[in-house]
Amino acid sequence: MFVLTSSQMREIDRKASQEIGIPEVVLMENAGFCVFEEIKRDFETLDDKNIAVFCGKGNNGGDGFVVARYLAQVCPNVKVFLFDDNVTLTSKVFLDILKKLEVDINILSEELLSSLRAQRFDIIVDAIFGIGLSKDIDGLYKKVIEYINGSGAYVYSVDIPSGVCSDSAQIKGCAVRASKTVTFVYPKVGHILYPGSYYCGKVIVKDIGIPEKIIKDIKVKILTAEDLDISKFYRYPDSHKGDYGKVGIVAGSKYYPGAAALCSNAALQSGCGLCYLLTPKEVLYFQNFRRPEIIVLPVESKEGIVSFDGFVKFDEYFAKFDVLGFGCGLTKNKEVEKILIHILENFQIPIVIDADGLNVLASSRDVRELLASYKSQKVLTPHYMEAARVLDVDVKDVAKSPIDAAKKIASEFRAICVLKGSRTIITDGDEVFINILGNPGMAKGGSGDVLTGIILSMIAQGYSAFEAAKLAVYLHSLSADILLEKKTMQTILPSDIIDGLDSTIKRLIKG
Ligand SMILES: NC(=O)C1=CN([C@@H]2O[C@H](COP(=O)(O)OP(=O)(O)OC[C@H]3O[C@@H](n4cnc5c(N)ncnc54)[C@H](O)[C@@H]3O)[C@@H](O)[C@H]2O)[C@@H](O)CC1
Ligand SMILES: [K+]
Repeated sequence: MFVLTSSQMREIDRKASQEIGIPEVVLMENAGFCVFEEIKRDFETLDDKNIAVFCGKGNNGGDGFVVARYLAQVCPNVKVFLFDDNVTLTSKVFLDILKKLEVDINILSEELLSSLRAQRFDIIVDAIFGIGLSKDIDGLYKKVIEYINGSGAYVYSVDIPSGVCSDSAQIKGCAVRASKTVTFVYPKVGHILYPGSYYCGKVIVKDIGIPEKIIKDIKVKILTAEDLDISKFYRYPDSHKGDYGKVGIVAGSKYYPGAAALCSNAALQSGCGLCYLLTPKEVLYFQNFRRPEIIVLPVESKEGIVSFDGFVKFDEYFAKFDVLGFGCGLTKNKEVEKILIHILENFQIPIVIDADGLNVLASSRDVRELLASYKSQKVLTPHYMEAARVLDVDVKDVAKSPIDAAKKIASEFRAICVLKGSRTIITDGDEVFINILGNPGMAKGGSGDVLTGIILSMIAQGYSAFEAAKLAVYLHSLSADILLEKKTMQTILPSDIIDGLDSTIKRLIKG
């Protein structure tokens, strides 16, 4: 499913009215009616309810007037509250109708708001701001939103909760906490990313009669099973391990032996034919967590961290690898930087860079330049903090516009960027997929190592870096969701996500 920004939505509306000739009033009528229908569906009867409709002066308020008109036909206790009766031309059409129908219309003031505190509304419709919210909310608007949030009513937000920025999902001063949000055409970024997503309640997407053919060039999508290519999951009866690819992984240190185990186990468990692990000798004691199928290439270390001299002894192996993973648990270190430079200068293998590989990338100009011109496929898997380091910005800036941050990383390094978070974003710098699966049980050290392992495995099995990233993010989070059927968010561990790949892949194949 597509996800829109406010400017795309405006362009769609413009085309619908100016190029196709569907008048704006028709779209507004349809939008308001869709919201009314949703309310009618939720309540057995409406005639015994006290209902308030709060309307802003833009077209979101206009939708609110339409909702109010339909509600007033089935309920005697509908009150409309306006901030300003100097509304847009389209909205005015519907405000005038309400006036002629003698619906109870009130202009909001501090005094009126105080008197409202003594009343009780069962249902509130929030039609204050939609995609036109342009600055932080303050003054009477803020007080009204706080009133709505404390009212105890069932709250419907029209298009988006007032206060949520539809493009960034950030809260502009304050926002309505909706029970349900009814939006139009496709969801907006503000419904999908956090914190906006918290404020929406259940999101209902309604068709308001905009012809599908004018909805073009939308580059942001919610990642669904339909976006995944599982054709390579089929195994031919006469196949052998070489058909499923060889993964090479440079990971682990005395300090983080588990990162190497999780990454390699995940690669193996998601289907690659062979998995080689280059790791410091000191990590080998960590047998318990390591599947015996993993081929370990023990690297001479310097105090438990891979050494450059030890590493280059394995150069001949690199011709075997179909893909290389670099970074999980290596620690940030000069030797690690030297090794990454050596790899980028001497080999041409698809590469997945995570964790300490990204830290080295953030701090080394040489690595940045080499990676940007590296010809093979690349996947970078930063979390928000790593992305901030790579982009040399504050982590708050990444959180404010994660889609832009991910696209920037992808474009700068001509790579696939997997920006990990509660909504992981996958992009090649142009197309964007937002993953909405997964749960907070995944917020544990080691989850990222598992994801890297799955991406590696998918590339080894013949997927392009973009397809592999999409598949891996989906499988990783679906596995965590399936685990919740038997476990809790507290008890799910990254190693359970690896074990869970079994039922996850089965479910994905079954559809
Ligand atoms: N043709 C269309 O574009 C359609 C739009 N529809 C509705 O129209 C909405 C967009 O309408 P608008 O573009 O008029 O925008 P809004 O109705 O979201 O609000 C814009 C108005 O609010 C003011 N404003 C913005 N931020 C403010 C703040 N922090 N404090 C005080 N005032 C502030 C602006 O100056 C402007 O007057 C959509 O969200 C949707 O609900 C629907 O009727 C369907 C068709
Ligand atoms: K709204």
